[in-house]
Amino acid sequence: MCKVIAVTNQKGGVGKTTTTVNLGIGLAKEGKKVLLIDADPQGSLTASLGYVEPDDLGTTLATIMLAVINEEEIKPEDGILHHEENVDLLPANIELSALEVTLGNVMSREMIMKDYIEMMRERYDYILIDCMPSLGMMTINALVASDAVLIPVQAAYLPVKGLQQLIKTISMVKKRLNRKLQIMGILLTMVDFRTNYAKDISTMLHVTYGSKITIFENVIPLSVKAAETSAEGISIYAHCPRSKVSNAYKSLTQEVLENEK
Ligand SMILES: Nc1ncnc2c1ncn2[C@@H]1O[C@H](COP(=O)(O)OP(=O)(O)OP(=O)(O)O)[C@@H](O)[C@H]1O
Repeated sequence: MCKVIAVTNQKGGVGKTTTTVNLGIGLAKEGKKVLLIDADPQGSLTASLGYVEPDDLGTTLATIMLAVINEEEIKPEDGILHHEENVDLLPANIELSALEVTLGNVMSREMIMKDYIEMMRERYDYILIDCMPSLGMMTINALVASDAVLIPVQAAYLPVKGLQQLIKTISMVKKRLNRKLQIMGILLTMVDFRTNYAKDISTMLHVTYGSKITIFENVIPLSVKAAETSAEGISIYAHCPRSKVSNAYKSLTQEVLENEK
């Protein structure tokens, strides 16, 4: 059965895209069929997988969602790009910003992405949605279309504090629009193991949320190797297979698979 995971946090630069790429490719390496959806008009996921000019792409998430709105026929293979590391990608570009504005006047505007994803479920084991850094209509669409939410949070005071608003939005979506939505877990990213600060932040996270929400045992270390992969268009496993950050994403993949059992 397919599991749809929204990788989301309204704060920018916390590791959403890096996690989507490396968890997605990690799952593909374990034999799973994986689709990654770029739901951010910045197109960072698209660029991170080697499509460096997202604005030149013909069919993207925006095209697909517009087709859903206009009740035009969509085929499951429309817009899908195949990455060399065995994941599929539905890309995004700046057109998604205009689409988000259009959504404001559309009936059942929270359900548009869900319509598309329901059609794709039978082809994949996992669909990961890389959300944009906001809690606007595009993120709401992703939450409505998903079974679970993975929340990457940078190991620093303000990002951890900012989780309150996100958790409130997720519970609102769960209550009103998608009863089956679960928080899969909070993932600490960019952890600088050399500092006590990182330990303090981890403690704060566990004290504040640990009794209610799963916090992944694995954390992602701060590493320039992770930052380099975005420019290479490949995963951390291909770029630097023996690095700590590669091992961390491998262990996170195992933890995600274990949690399914
Ligand atoms: N573990 C890490 N160590 C160091 N740098 C990292 C790490 N993970 C990601 N980065 C870098 O930090 C920046 C932000 O990461 P990323 O793009 O994954 O975050 P994001 O939450 O998707 O951002 P946005 O909100 O803009 O979409 C990028 O330059 C990325 O390469």
